[in-house]
Amino acid sequence: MQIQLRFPGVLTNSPLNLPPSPSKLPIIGNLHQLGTLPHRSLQSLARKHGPLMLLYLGQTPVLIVSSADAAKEVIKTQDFNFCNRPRISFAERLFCSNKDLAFSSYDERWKEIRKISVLHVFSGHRVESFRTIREEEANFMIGKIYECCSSASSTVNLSDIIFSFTNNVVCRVAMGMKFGDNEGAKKLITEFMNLIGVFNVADFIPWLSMVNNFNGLSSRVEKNAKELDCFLESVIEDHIDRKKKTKNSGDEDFVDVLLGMANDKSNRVYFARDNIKPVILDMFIAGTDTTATTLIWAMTELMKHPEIMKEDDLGQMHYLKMVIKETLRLHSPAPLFIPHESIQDTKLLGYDIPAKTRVFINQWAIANDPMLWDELEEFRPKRFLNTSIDYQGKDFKFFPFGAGRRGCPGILFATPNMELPLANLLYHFNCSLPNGVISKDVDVAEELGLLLRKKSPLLLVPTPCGF
Ligand code: HEM
Repeated sequence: MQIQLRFPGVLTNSPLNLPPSPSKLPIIGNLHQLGTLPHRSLQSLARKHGPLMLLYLGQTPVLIVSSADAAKEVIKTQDFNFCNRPRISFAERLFCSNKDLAFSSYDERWKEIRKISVLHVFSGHRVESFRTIREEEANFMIGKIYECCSSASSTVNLSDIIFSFTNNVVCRVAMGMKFGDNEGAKKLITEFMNLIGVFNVADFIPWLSMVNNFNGLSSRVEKNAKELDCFLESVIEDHIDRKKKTKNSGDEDFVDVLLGMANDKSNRVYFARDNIKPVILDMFIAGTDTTATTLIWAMTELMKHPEIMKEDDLGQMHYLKMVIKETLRLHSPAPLFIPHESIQDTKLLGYDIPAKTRVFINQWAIANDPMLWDELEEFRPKRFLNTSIDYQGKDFKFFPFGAGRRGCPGILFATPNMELPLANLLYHFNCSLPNGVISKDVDVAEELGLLLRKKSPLLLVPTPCGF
């Protein structure tokens, strides 16, 4: 059945030419077709219905974009029209009414926060200033693995160790502290990240929102939002006190930088203390697991491909960069990005797209499109040799960090946080698989929550080699 939505303006009275839709069920629409790995289910559906599909997730129409041309149209040519974010209710509560960057709608306040963050928080200069923190944490990580090597059980849970590395770097850079023994703070942030990744049926079938009162989700969100607020308030207070005592110490973390911005009258939009907390939370949501997940997948693929491990060039930076690209192609941590939303009615590849349509960009499907890639299921870093394909958002067959107004601002921050620990791991250890597992049986099962993660932890037996 064709839905007879109509444009309010120009096309009044003419039925809309909407993108094709797979048939749907009452109430839930196409929700049942998402499965547990929506990026893969949506890729299969796109093969049948085309690069632009309109699905109904509950009562919400969602445009699914699955080709390089369509993606380019959405996040480059018509970027201005597709750079809004839809309302996501748990994020709204947890991010203090979406005063953050990642989930906030496109408005003057978002533009100002983005400008401030890009200039003062994510810039190359700032990223360089955190070099010592990265190096210390990489050394700490190597030391921890080394300790495990000399203990009775030589099997190491590399996933845990890598998560601690990225978490420590982000905590120090953002707030000037490590969680260390602060189990309370660690649990608080873990719960926050779990809640942001939870599938909330009320975002698609609003009249079912009361379900969250019975399954406990509403009270978990409420509790977490209040506790986060208290915790971050105390972090900000500590920073203010410290600043009074040690003026211009030089070692500024993000809270210091953002406090400096708060109440600066030259900002077009008032950037206040309330904006600091959600921007710091963005760092955890967007900056820790993305990087850790990529590193874990890179090591997983290398263990699965001993022939690559033996390559003489593997220790060279240009090869490592290709390993990271190939990992991001096969296992991009945000395969469907963060949802976008159209601002005005528009035409896309000949179809009518009404204002306020939610958009999922299936970047994973494009990076795994047989029309664009040879032997696409193979982990083959050398496919990037002598090509100009990069992940800076200029090439629409491979853009794991997005592009345009909503493209990832953390790309400069993420790059050394992947390269440095990976280079260190490969330099310091020869790794083998535990309990007789052979390379071809290395588990690559995926799990999609907020991010596309490796389902089981990566267990390895490291042997020191570079000391
Ligand atoms: C491997 C690492 C990473 C990948 C693959 C990645 C990828 C992405 C993607 C795909 C988006 C959404 C693009 C869109 O919706 O169009 C995004 C947004 C974002 N990322 Fe990253 N990211 C990574 C690391 C980081 C880091 C380290 C930070 C911060 C330190 C960060 C901060 C952000 C923020 C704040 C946004 C929201 C931007 C906005 O809506 O204006 N990301 N990232």
